[in-house]
Amino acid sequence: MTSHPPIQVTGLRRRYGGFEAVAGISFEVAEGELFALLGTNGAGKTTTLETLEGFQPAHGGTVRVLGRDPYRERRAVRPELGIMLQEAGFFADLTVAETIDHWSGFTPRPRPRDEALDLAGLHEQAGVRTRQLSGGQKRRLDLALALLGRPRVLFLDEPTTGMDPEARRATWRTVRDVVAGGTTVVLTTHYLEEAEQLADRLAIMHRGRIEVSGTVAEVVAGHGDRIAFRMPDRLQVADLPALHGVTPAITVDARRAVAAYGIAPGGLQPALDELLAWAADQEVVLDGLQARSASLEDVFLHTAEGMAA
Ligand SMILES: Nc1ncnc2c1ncn2[C@@H]1O[C@H](COP(=O)(O)OP(=O)(O)OP(=O)(O)O)[C@@H](O)[C@H]1O
Repeated sequence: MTSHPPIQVTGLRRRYGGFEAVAGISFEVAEGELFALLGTNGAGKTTTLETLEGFQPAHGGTVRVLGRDPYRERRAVRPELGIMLQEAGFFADLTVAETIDHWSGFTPRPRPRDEALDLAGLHEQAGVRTRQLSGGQKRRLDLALALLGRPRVLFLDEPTTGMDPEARRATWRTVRDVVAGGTTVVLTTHYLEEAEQLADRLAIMHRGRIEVSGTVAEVVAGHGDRIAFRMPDRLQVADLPALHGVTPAITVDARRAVAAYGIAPGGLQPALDELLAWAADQEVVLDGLQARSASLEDVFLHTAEGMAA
């Protein structure tokens, strides 16, 4: 047991030449917790992960994994880590079973082959060469290899990219089991549902900085509610009412214009009353009417758009 959190990042900075890819971020991950790093393309998620994995040194701030510097003390830290990179590098001519055996050769206390095949969901493909696996099956095998040594800390870089929905759900179950067993996980993903399903806490990065962090509930709290409907054919934007003083924003969804109102916390019901009264009065049908609380996607888009300027 360590007396400090297994992952501690304080003021981390990382440059590529003159470009600062990670610009001073801080977070901690507790034992048995899953922390998700979300963000726009190029936000710095993989760079952060690679620094935690000990592949790259920090250029500023400190990074500690299990109380050690993962770059300088890589030999001591590495046996405790499971790493799933964005791209797997298998030997194309080895079968799935041979690949597991090969990795077992240099993994301390490896899981038995059958257990690894279970984790990968690839029992039937044990004799198939890795080059013949589908993209999703390669990701599952890669996850099983990352878990082969029962790591205390697991890093997953976009683990379900390319998976069909069933494989994705199977992967989520595996990850949940691993977390329930006490493993600490840092995961990057572009699937917001994945973060909603798995993350105890998350951070949204943009241009090298953490813009928002907390539990999903904390992150969406304070972002208010949303009322939306398809723009009625015979109306112009100027014809739409203001609700509680808020005018609609127009977006395009499936080639139809959508009117959306961002409603302050607590204002959803009165704003909806106002809208329905207006629609009845105008004899307008509000196609696709939705009224809901902010989602992680709303916060994500707001973060990405709000910071883009
Ligand atoms: N080896 C490198 N040399 C130069 N620039 C790099 C290098 N690796 C990453 N970068 C740049 O650093 C920034 C952060 O990249 P990073 O891969 O960490 O982002 P990311 O959040 O993981 O993105 P994505 O979601 O697209 O995978 C990007 O602008 C990228 O082009």
